Amino acid sequence: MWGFGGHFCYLDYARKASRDGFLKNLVSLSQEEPMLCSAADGTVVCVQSSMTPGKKLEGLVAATVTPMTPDGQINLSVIRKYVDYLVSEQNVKNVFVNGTTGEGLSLNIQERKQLAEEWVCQGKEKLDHVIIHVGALSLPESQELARHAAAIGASGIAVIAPFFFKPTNKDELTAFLQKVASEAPAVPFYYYHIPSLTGVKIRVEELLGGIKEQIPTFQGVKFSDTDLLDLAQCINKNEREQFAFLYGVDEQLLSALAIGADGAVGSTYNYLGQKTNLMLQAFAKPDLALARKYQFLTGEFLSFVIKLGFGVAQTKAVMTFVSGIPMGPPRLPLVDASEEFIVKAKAKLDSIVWPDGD
Ligand SMILES: CC(=O)N[C@H](C=O)[C@@H](O)[C@H](O)[C@H](O)CO
Ligand SMILES: CC(=O)C(=O)O
Repeated sequence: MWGFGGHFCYLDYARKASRDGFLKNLVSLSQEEPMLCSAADGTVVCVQSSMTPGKKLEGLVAATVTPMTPDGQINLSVIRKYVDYLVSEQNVKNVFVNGTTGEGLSLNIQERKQLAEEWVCQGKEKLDHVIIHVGALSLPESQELARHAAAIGASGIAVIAPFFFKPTNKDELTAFLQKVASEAPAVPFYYYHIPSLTGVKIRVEELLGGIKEQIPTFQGVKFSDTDLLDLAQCINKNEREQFAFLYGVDEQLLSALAIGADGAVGSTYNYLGQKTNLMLQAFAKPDLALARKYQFLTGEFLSFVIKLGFGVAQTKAVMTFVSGIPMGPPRLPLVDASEEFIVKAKAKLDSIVWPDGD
């Protein structure tokens, strides 16, 4: 039995042990303590949860980009800096890994696992929540990723609707989600609703009816759609406030807060987290005029870049120039942001005058 503390990264150890043929498999030993894992030879490896246990997910969650080297390999080496940057410069202590912004569906299983491990590992004692997106078109792959996320001590998993063969109704979607969630029976489960990309338009309000009976770990929704009536009805029916609703259309977060969203998951919180946190504070006060000012200013930047053509590649470029951490190119079919985009986006961001002169 080993205990790993301080700055030592247990997963580095586990990886080394795995390479040496010593540790074949990380499997969860206990549902209550998914961080207790056993090696293939039966030896117990003691790993600790990196995150604050039981803290309800609220506030801002950065949908992380996946750093890549110029030749297109995932670049784990900058994730430590990335965590420190989010915490100290953006005041963002939750991350959503391997989602849309993270190009999760363009990565292979091995890469997704390595990224999940690195985020959990580097987030230890720094982040509150590391949510791993484990959705995939293939159910067994999604299940494998869910088991892995549980074994490494992720604080939550999320699943997108399968988008090639699509579920056509609530029951089919629930069945798929249930098969994934049940592989990680001690890990909070979030449905990731993003109909603009999946084409699965089943209303979340409908999906939620009776969901807890089918999926006991169901904890909330990452709601990336502009249908605020659907979101409002979800919140209205969530009487016991058991679920967290995280909004995913950054340019209209304030509207979602007004109807009761608990927080937000988005790409812009990587580099506009601090400003958006000020918007949340103003909303809570409440100082709606100030909150609107922040929303209008972040919206001004977004509407400017959206006109230029804005997606994950451009988010990586913006994050690179704002944080100074090289995020690298995206993976095909996405292509790198143009120099022209970078120059214009930077000039626009620099030109914004935020309230209180900050
Ligand atoms: C489609 C997409 O990537 N949506 C992201 C999250 O759901 C958002 O964070 C957007 O990037 C953001 O709202 C800018 O449009
Ligand atoms: C934006 C978001 O939540 C994602 O990238 O998955």
